[in-house]
Amino acid sequence: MSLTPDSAMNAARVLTEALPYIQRFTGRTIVVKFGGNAMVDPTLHESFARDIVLMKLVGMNPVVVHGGGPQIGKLLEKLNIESEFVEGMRVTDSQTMDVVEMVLGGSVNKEIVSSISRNGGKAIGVSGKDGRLIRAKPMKVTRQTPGMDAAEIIDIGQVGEVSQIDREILDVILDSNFIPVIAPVGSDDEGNTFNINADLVAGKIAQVMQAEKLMLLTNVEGLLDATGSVLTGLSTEKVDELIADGTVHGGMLPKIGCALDAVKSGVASAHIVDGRVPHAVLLEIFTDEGMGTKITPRGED
Ligand SMILES: Nc1ncnc2c1ncn2[C@@H]1O[C@H](COP(=O)(O)OP(=O)(O)O)[C@@H](O)[C@H]1O
Ligand SMILES: CC(=O)N[C@@H](CCC(=O)OP(=O)(O)O)C(=O)O
Repeated sequence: MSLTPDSAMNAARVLTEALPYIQRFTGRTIVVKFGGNAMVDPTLHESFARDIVLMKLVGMNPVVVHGGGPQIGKLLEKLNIESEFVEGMRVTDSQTMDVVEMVLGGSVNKEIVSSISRNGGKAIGVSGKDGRLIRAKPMKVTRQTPGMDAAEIIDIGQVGEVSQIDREILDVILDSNFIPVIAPVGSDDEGNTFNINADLVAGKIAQVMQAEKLMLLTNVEGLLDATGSVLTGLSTEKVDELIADGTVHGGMLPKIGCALDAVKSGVASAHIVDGRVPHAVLLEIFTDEGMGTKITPRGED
């Protein structure tokens, strides 16, 4: 079997288009958050692992942070433990925390490590507790009830926010040429364990590593405007406007929040990418068109 002239031209175009990006991003850190629906689809899981291996082979430093909300939900259901979300965060009592830690640090983390290995890469899975990578503190969630003066503080249990990232363990892993795969669980000095939203962890890691890119894979085409069209090439100012006028809401709020923080703190660009598209990571990095929504300080495409 050989290529037809048309498909040969197309393949050559794609390969040559990738060259400047390979040159530009060699040696750079790219933080990719893998989560949501993409993780439960075996085909997408495999294409994601191949993309990460290819990035590493051409000289980039991919750092994977994963979620696992659907997998946690499944096990909680099996165990007959009810789960509730407040402002996009899973209310986490100590019994739920045990399940979260078991699923994120156990099966989900190891599945990603092994699919990277199956595709020829070398990965090491860590939770935020390893090497004191993620220091956490309780997240405070407040709710303003109409007619009430003071906002009400809601107790969401062992949900954490990142207070500090200690990059030492990441440097050790990257210096040894392995791909780090990070589960979003953190701890504090007293040894308390915290369940942290994976987007928040990815954003903080990208900041601390001064990454070239933060890529948040999700289940929509990108950040959508009020008419449902994908917004590309957004500036941090434009994103602030979209939040203020309510175009961005729900689960997209924390995602956009940490993408903005990352870009304002020196990460060159943050991307909201459709994880339902096979090889979305490669398409974003290696093509002129890119994928989804790109956020930069000045909003260039
Ligand atoms: N302006 C917007 N553009 C795109 N998605 C939005 C927007 N506002 C709210 N959303 C919602 O945010 C969701 C993505 O967040 P979330 O469900 O937390 O994703 P994930 O599970 O991948 O972390 C989308 O499925 C969509 O319902
Ligand atoms: C506090 C909180 O809500 N933590 C999340 C952690 C996993 C996660 O973020 O998973 P996705 O990215 O797949 O949604 C949870 O318990 O579901």
